[in-house]
Parts: sequence; C-alpha cells; structure tokens
Amino acid sequence: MPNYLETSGLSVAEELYTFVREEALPGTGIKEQAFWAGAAELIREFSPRIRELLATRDRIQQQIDEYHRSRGTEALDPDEYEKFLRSIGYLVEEPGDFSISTDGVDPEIATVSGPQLVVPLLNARFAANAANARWGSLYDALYGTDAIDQAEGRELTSSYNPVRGAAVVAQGRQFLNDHFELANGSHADVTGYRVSDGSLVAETASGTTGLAEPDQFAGYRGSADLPEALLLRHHGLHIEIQIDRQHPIGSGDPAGVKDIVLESAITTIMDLEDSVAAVDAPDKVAGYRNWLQLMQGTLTADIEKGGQTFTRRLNEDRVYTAADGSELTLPGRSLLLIRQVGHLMTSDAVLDSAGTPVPEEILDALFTGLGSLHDLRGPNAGRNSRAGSVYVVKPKMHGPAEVAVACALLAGAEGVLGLDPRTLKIGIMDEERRTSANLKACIWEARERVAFINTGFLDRTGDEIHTSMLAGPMVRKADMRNSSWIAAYEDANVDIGLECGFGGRAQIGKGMWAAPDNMADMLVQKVAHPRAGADCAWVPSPTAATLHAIHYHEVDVDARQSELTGKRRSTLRQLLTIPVGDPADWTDEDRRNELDNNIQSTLGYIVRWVNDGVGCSKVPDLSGTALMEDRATCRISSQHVANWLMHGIVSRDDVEASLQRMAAIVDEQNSSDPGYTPMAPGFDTEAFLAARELVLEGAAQPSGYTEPVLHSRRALRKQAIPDNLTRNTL
Ligand SMILES: CC(=O)SCCNC(=O)CCNC(=O)[C@H](O)C(C)(C)COP(=O)(O)OP(=O)(O)OC[C@H]1O[C@@H](n2cnc3c(N)ncnc32)[C@H](O)[C@@H]1OP(=O)(O)O
Ligand SMILES: O=CC(=O)O
Ligand SMILES: [Mg+2]
Repeated sequence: MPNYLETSGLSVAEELYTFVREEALPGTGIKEQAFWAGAAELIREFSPRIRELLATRDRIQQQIDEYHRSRGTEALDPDEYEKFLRSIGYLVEEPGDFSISTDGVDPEIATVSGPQLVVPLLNARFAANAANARWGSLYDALYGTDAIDQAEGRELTSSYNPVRGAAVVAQGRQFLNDHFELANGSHADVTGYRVSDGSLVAETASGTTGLAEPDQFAGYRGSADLPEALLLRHHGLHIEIQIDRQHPIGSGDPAGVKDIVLESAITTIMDLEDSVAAVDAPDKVAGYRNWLQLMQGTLTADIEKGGQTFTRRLNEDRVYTAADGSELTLPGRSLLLIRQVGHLMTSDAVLDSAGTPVPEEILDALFTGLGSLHDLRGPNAGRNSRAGSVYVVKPKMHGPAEVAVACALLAGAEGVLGLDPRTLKIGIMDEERRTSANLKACIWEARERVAFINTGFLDRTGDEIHTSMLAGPMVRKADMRNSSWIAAYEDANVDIGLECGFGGRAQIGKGMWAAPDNMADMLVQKVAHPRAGADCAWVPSPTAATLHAIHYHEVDVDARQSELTGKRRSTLRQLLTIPVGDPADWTDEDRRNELDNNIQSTLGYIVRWVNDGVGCSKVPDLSGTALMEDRATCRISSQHVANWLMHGIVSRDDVEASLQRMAAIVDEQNSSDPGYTPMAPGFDTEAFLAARELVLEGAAQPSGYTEPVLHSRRALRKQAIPDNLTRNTL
C-alpha cells in the first residue's frame, strides 16, 4: 500500500503528491489547495458517471450473450440481429449531417499528412527519441533495415559495406527523382547543388538545371554558394539534402551529398495506455513526469551504446534561409499527443473520500493536463503546440455516451486547470465495435473538440471476438484481416470522418505496422493507408516513420480525400457481419498451430510485462518473425483461445498442454537475458499464471481486456521482488 497524504477529502499517494507540489504545479500559477479541491470535485462528479458507463457495457454484453445463447446453432438473420441491437441500445439513431467545429488545431493535425509514431511514455529513452523523430535519415533507414535486401554483396556487415551504401545512395537519388524532379536530367548526375536568386541550381555534366517545380525549393542552411542543406517541400512535407564534402559519405558523392533527411514523425503519441505497464503510483508518476518534462522541453535520457555514453536531449527547431532570403524556422520535434487510459481501470494512486481507488482516466486527464500547462503558458509556451492545444487520445470507448462522458471529463479538467474551453482536444480511437457501429454519433458528441479518429484495428479485432464470443468459433487470427467486417470498418471510418468535415481540420488515422523489423514489406504494403484516404498511420519506431514518410510523397492525401468525400463505401450490415468460421475447415494440425501461435504470443508478451514492467515488446512468433506485442495484440490472442475453448474447437487439456509447451519455447527465446525468470518447469510464476488466467477465463474478462489480470499479477510480482525493478524505465 502506498503512503497516503490527505487533502480535500482525498488520500493521495505520497509520490504523486510530492510530484505535483514540487514539479508539476510550480510555474503554472495554480495554487496547490485549489488544485486538489478541484481534483476532488472532478472525482466526485465523474466516478459515478464512469461506473454507470461500465454497468451499461456489462448489461449490453449480457444481452448479446443471451441472444446468441438462445439461438444455439440457428443461422443469424441480419435484419433481426440489427433490430435486436437497436432494441438494447447497442445501435443508436445516426445524427443528420453536420461538420465538426474544432478550432485551434496545429497544422500537423489539421493539414499535414504523414506518419504518426507511438511510443511507451514510461520509457524516457524511447520517448525523447520519438519526440526527436520529426526528422530522420533516409540513408540510415535504408542501410540499417531490410528495405535494402542483402543480396549480391549488399550484406549488412559489422563495418560499413560500400556496396550496400551505393544501393542506398541510388535509392535516395531515385526518391529525389520521383518527388523532386529536375527540369533536365537526373539527381544521380548532379555534381553540385547551390542556390541562386532564391532557386535551387543543380550542376550536371550537361549544364545547369533546376527543379521541374521550382516552388518545391523552400530554403537552405549555410551559404548560397556552398549550402550545407537544401530544404525542399512536397505534399506539405519537407526534406533536406545534406551536403558535406568532408564527410565519409559526402566525400565519395559527386554532389557531396552525405544524407537525405526526411520530415518523418509529424505527430507522435506518447502512450500511457496499451504499451505501458503502469500499475501503481510510482509507475503513474514516472509517466506523468516524462510528459511534464516533454512539455517543459527538459526531458533527457542518459544512454550507453556501442561502448559510449551520452545524454539524449530534445532537439531544437531547425532554422533556414528561406527562398526569399527571410529566416525560416521549422519544428525540430514531432507534435506530441498523449494517449490516456480508457474508462475501465481505477488507480490506487488516489483514493476518494470513501477510500476507493478512483477512475484512472480522471488522474490522467488532470496530471497530464497539468504537465501541458507548461507548454500552454509562460516564456516557453508553444514548444509543442503552437496553436495552444493539448491532444488527448482516448482509447477503448464503447459508443456515443462514453464519448460524451470523456468530453465532459476533459471540460471538467479544463475548469480545474483554468484552461479555455476546448483547449483539450480529443482523438477518438475507433477500436470497439459499438463505436464503429455508431461512429457518426460518437463524433457528434465530440464535434467541438475532436481532433482525430483512428482505426485501432488490433483492439477492434479483440472486441469483435469478445462481443460475439457466444455466436460461434471465430476464423483464425490471420484470416481476420480478410473478413468483411474489417474492410467495412476501415472504409467507414474514413468515409464518416470526411462526411463530418475532418478534411483540413482533423486527422483521420490508420493503425499500427506491427512487424517492426519488416521494413521491406512495410514499404510495399503501408502505402495502402494514405491511398485509403488516411492523413496518418501508426508506425512502431522512428526508422519506420522515415520509411513510411515516403508513402505520403507517393500519395496526395488531399486529392484522395476529395475523391472519397461524399461516398459511403460500406454498409452497417457488412460491419455487423460476425467472423465465425466453419470448424470443418480446420484440421487437427490447424487447431494446434492456431492455439500454439496464440498462446506463444500471449506468454511471450506477458512474461516481460509481469516480470519487468515492459508494456510493449518485440516477440518472435513461432516462425521467428519479430512482432510488436502490446495489450491489444494480447487481447486478440487470449480472446481467440477463449473463444475456441468455449466452442470446443480445442479442449481445456489442449490449452493446458499448449501453455506448458509454449512456456518452454518462450523461456528458450529469452535465454540470453541474464535477468529472466523462466516459467518452465514450475509453471507457477505470476507471469505464467496471468497468461493461463487470461486464456482460461478469457470469456469473463470485461470486453476481453487484459488489464485487470495483468495489473493484479504485476502488482503481486512487484511485492515479491525487493527493488520493484521496472526495466522499461531504465
Ligand atoms: C495496438 C496499439 O496500441 S499500438 C501502440 C502501442 N505500440 C507502440 O507504442 C510501439 C512502440 N514501439 C516499441 O515500443 C518498440 O519499437 C518495440 C517494443 C516494438 C521494439 O523495441 P526494441 O526491441 O527495443 O527495438 P529495437 O531494438 O529494434 O530498437 C531500439 C531503438 O529504437 C528506438 N525506438 C524503438 N521504438 C521506438 C519508438 N516507438 N519511439 C522512439 N524510439 C524508438 C529506441 O530508442 C532504440 O534506439 P536507441 O538505442 O538509440 O535509444
Ligand atoms: O490502439 C490501437 C489498436 O489497434 O488497438
Ligand atoms: Mg488499442
């Protein structure tokens, strides 16, 4: 139990109380007592409202379960099913046409299309790196990943491989030719770049030339005759051609080009939700502190790498001479959003007057809001949001009533923090089925402050399984992406967003690339996101952000959105089509493979979550492909096992046997980690028991969420280890 201090009828964990008093409040102009009195009022008002929402979730789920139970194996009549969903309030009336009126939105959200990075906020090293990922080296991203294959001498070797380097340079020149074409000839033939009369001049063997579209030239650094960097712009995104004839790469390049740097992570979500393990007051304070320091611009991380130590700091803005000779400053950092927790969880970091842990989302709204004040006011204001807004990403909401309460809570937090109404913007994660099915009504509830909608297809898949748990056995996990509901969902999200006036005002986003090492595949596949009309799509790393940025040069998202506006490409009927499979299609081997795959990823993720407090991990699957696993992917895997178990596709014995087999494999995968606690042969660690509980009791988890089990097992593990070590924060 934390040590609590009493204030305004609340019991506040000492770490949190001290953090607020000594770090967060100073400089905001808010008096401590007024702050805690406001917090107490907000908790009094919103705790019952949130509990009511959760009770409605339970009631609706029970009615859906009963509906499927009573039908047995009878085929579902879509009309009757839809009528039933309306009768229980799962579906609500769609509002008439309207446009959102959100204002004070930064261009990175309103008008610029580009990659959106996500990062676990408890990890300061990663968080600082993510904030700095606004600009990324194309040469590094190509050289260091499978974006360039390893054939024909191009292997990634321990020392620099010039053959691989040449392939990188060739691809870089191709990128320039594709998107920054010269009036004559190729960038590959350029022997020198300079600036003359506010225009880019390229020297080639056959004479001088310039850009085919001269307006793409935006500025330069250094002198006009010998620029250090040329700044170009296309589709609202900047790139730098960096020139240094003394540099190891630049010295061998005819034009002295040492790198091409791309504006990459235009926005970044600092995540307090599914990629972190934050189970108590110290964990929560670690996240709030990192957010505060990001807003103050002071976050640092001491790093040891390759035998060297250095301190990572947040980048400064980038200053250029514009084409017209004036000074031009561009942001050096990604625009940061903050993902808070959803309505489900409570936190004992604060107890209400009855001694009950309070809804964690109230704490997130208050304490990240407090951190944001340092960006909104004072001498350093505007280092994050130049428009004076805070971007809250709100996950896991089920339908419009839940969105309405989330918006009311933000309005309440604005009151406590003395902010202008609607300073706190909301991003609605469209990742629960009841939200997808009522998306327009959800947006209506948030119409004055909504800054994004986004398809979180991973949670959405988990909810697809859980909501219809009793309808029958679901198709295999890999087949989910070919189901009709998911295509309908992805299309409807874009179409409804455009219909509600998101174009030029708010983001329409798409989901995560969950294979962090498979950049070649990503380069081929993820262009589908801007082609689908998305302003942004999630990437797991800065490198992925740089490579995904290429897609926004390839696709003109504004033009694509214009083509799509005014259409609905899918129907509610398609969205509500339940992805049940036919057991006759699955051999014994299919069943075993599916089970092993889901259990292995569940165990591989949970073992680091529970033992080490690592909320997002790269876990190799059974074929050795490294996959990003977080709570949403774990929700899918555990719910899938629970569903097949419920419908007898696999037996309880099969599940128990798979748990033990896969635990040994996961132990082996982690064997090089000296701090690792194996699960086999005892099968009694908190981590193993958490995974076992999640799959065997999966049907009973609220909405199939993994949080309750993970939190309680992690808390037990923390009690059992003396130093409460959390490797995620190292
Ligand atoms: C369904 C959902 O909700 S998706 C949203 C939640 N998911 C996420 O947020 C994914 C975020 N990504 C990550 O956490 C990580 O990239 C992982 C866990 C997938 C892989 O992590 P690792 O195995 O440590 O990555 P890897 O060893 O390849 O790279 C580590 C380096 O990349 C950097 N890096 C990796 N991911 C990120 C990131 N998201 N932001 C910033 N830097 C990052 C690290 O800072 C580190 O560089 P450094 O040594 O200079 O500090
Ligand atoms: O949060 C994202 C998701 O896919 O879930
Ligand atoms: Mg999610």
